[in-house]
Amino acid sequence: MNYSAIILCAGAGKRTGLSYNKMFYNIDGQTVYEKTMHVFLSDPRCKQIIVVTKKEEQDEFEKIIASSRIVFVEGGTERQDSVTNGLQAVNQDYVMIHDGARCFIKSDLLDRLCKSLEEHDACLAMVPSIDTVKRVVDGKVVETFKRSELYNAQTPQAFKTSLIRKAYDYVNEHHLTVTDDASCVEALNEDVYVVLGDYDNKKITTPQDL
Ligand SMILES: Nc1ccn([C@@H]2O[C@H](COP(=O)(O)OP(=O)(O)OP(=O)(O)O)[C@@H](O)[C@H]2O)c(=O)n1
Ligand SMILES: C[C@](O)(CO)[C@H](O)COP(=O)(O)O
Repeated sequence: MNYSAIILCAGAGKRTGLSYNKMFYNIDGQTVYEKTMHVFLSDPRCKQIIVVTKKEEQDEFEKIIASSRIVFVEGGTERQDSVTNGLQAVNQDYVMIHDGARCFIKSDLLDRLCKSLEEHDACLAMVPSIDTVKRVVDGKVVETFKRSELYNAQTPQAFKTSLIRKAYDYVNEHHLTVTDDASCVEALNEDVYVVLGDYDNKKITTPQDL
């Protein structure tokens, strides 16, 4: 299953407390960006990599890795805007959308997603919730969810390109806010299938993560 990958790198990384974009943070001699890109560049099914960056940071990313498979697209204010821009550049029938900040992704997860895409038009990596999750209003617990039904969404989130474009058009036209891509397909009342993610596939978000 050939696909395009959208690698989202246009955030600010504010919650890390760093003074620069966390995509340039160095882990054991490699930037977060390089670690993420390595996994996609090593996959022959990945025919196109759309790197979404802030306009003023594009040069810096370009200097780190060169490949004929990479195209750069300017990001937007929110993640949702960056994905919307990235989707316009996709040239394959299937697309995987991935947070650049999830740099511990392994190739076996791409295998699982490609397999699922053979049968389904929308699927995403998820892991069963470990903690008990409660809904809180005004400092008081109002509900405790049944943990066996709860999963944490990760990326990549993988789709037939025509479906995710339609789904993003729908949420943007209706001014809906989403924090992941599958939510757009859910808004269309279309099925989204779960692929087992990986607890190691963490998103670098906080100073503790660094
Ligand atoms: N306008 C945005 C916001 C986020 N992202 C990307 O989406 C991924 C997940 O977002 P998040 O962890 O929230 O990253 P930041 O926005 O960089 O972090 P923060 O919210 O702490 O500033 C990151 O790889 C980030 O670069 C993006 O491409 N465009
Ligand atoms: C898409 C995501 O990584 C799934 O867990 C997450 O929702 C991104 O959220 P953020 O607000 O951009 O950190």
